[in-house]
Amino acid sequence: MVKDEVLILVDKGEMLPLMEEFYTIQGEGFHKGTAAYFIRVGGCDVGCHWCDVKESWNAETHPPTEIVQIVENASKYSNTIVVTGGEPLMWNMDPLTDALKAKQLHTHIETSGAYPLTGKWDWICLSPKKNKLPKTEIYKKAHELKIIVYNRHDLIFAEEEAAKVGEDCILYLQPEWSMREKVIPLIVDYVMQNPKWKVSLQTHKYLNIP
Ligand SMILES: C[S@@+](CC[C@H](N)C(=O)[O-])C[C@H]1O[C@@H](n2cnc3c(N)ncnc32)[C@H](O)[C@@H]1O
Ligand SMILES: Nc1nc2[nH]cc(C(=O)O)c2c(=O)[nH]1
Ligand code: SF4
Ligand SMILES: [Mg+2]
Repeated sequence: MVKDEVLILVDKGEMLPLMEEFYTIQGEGFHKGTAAYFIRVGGCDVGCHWCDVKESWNAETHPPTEIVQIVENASKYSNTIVVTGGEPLMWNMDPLTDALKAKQLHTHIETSGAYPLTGKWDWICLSPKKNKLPKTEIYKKAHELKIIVYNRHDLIFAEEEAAKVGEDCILYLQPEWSMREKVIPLIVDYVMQNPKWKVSLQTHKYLNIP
C-alpha cells in the first residue's frame, strides 16, 4: 500500500499504529484478575512524566496495522479485549470496536479521556491527567475512575475529578509505581477515611506478567 493510502486509513481508524498485543491478566481496577487480550495502540502526547510505557508515545515508530488483522488475532485468545496505549482515543475507535463487537467480544478501554470519545465500549476506565484533562463528555460514561497517586496533591485532584463522574462510577486510587513505597501509606489512610474510594494496584507487576 502506498504511504498516502495508509495515512487515509489511519485517519479513518481502519488502520491503527499497533505497538504490541498480548494475552494476560488485567492487573488493574475493577476487572483485575481476569484474563484479557490487550491491544496497545501507539501515540500519546499527554506527557505524564512517570508514564510506564513512554515507548508508546511516538506513533510513527509503530506499524500501521489493519483492523481485520488485529481483530482476527485477538478473537483467538479471549472474549475480553482491553484497548490501551498510548492514548487510544487519539484515533477513531469506531472501526476497531465495530469489528470486535461483530465477533461478540467485550470491549474495554484504558484512557486518559483527553481526546473525543469514539468506539462502542462495554467498560471505560478513565484515568484523568492534570496536564491534559478529559473531555467533558466522557466523565458520565466512565465505569471506573482511576487516579494515579504520585504525591499528596493527587488526592485533591482525585476529589476534583470524582465530582465530575456519574453516581455509579467506581473510584480507584492507584499508586504511581516508582513512588509506591511512599504513597501506599497515604492511599491506605485516605481510603479508610474516605471509603467511597478503593485501592487499585498494578498487580501484573507483582505477578511478573505483561
Ligand atoms: C499506560 S496508560 C495507557 C492508557 C491511557 N493513555 C491512560 O493513561 O489511561 C494505562 C494505565 O496505566 C496507568 N499508569 C501509567 N503509568 C503508570 C505508573 N507509573 N504507575 C501507575 N499507573 C500508571 C495510567 O494512568 C493508565 O490508567
Ligand atoms: N496486565 C496488565 N494490566 C493492565 N491494565 C492496564 C494496563 C495498561 O497498560 O493499560 C495493563 C497492562 O499493561 N498489563
Ligand atoms: S496519558 Fe497514558 S500513555 Fe499517555 S503519557 Fe499518560 S499514562 Fe502514558
Ligand atoms: Mg500498563
